[in-house]
Amino acid sequence: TDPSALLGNLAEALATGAIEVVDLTHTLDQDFPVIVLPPEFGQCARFRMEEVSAYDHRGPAWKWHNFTCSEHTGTHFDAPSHWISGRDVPNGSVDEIPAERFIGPVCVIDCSDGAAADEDFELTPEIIEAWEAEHGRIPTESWVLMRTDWSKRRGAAYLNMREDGAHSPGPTPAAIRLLVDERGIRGFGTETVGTDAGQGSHYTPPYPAHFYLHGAGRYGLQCLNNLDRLPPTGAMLIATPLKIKNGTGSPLRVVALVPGR
Ligand SMILES: O=C(O)C(=O)c1ccccc1S
Ligand SMILES: [Mn+2]
Repeated sequence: TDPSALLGNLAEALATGAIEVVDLTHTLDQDFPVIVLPPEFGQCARFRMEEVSAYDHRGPAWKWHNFTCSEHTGTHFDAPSHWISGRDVPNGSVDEIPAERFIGPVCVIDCSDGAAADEDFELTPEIIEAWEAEHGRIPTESWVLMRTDWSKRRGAAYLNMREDGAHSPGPTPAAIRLLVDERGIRGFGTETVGTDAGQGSHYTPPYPAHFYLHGAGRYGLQCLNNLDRLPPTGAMLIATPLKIKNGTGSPLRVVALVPGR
């Protein structure tokens, strides 16, 4: 088909609502939780914003702010250079990743019932294969999102910290190796504060999602929202990080193009 016609069809489908745009992003504000690491390590900055002017003596006709945050604050993108396993991956920082990698098909594995019953729920190869039995094999270069409805949690329940650290769902090492090594996914996304489970430091290797995804030059998305509005297959994900020089990640707006109901 003529590529110009394809783009014309997309424009028409967006205008008529035949294709919906679903926002998968949380609002960035100072209250949104950030990952808490063991106290001996550097910590993630929360989002902070200061007003520079507001149509006043500081700027009579304009309003603007300065803001500060981590590369890993809020709904954000993880680049391969974020992890030691990806330190030597070509095009490993957000400014070097080719732009065509930021738009692609997306599969959504619904683990919401499991996560509701067990805060340390694990995505396993068996769950992935059962999903494929119903929806078909996960295509190479797909994004795979683990739906847990964790984005509906508020306050302390989101990080869900206890005396031994965070308790939140995530993939086992075998699950992430199946997705990365066998299915060749583009990236893995979660609603939780990390692509790894809250207790991910206790796996071998520690933080297996970060280790295997980024070691293979693949990407992560964290703190996603509204995954319950996505179909298991058939949507397209648009996730374009800020072009930060040598950046290991970036807060970003993530949206999905979804066939209208
Ligand atoms: O990438 C992140 O935001 C994240 O989850 C993380 C960041 C730094 C250290 C460990 C982890 S587990
Ligand atoms: Mn991150």
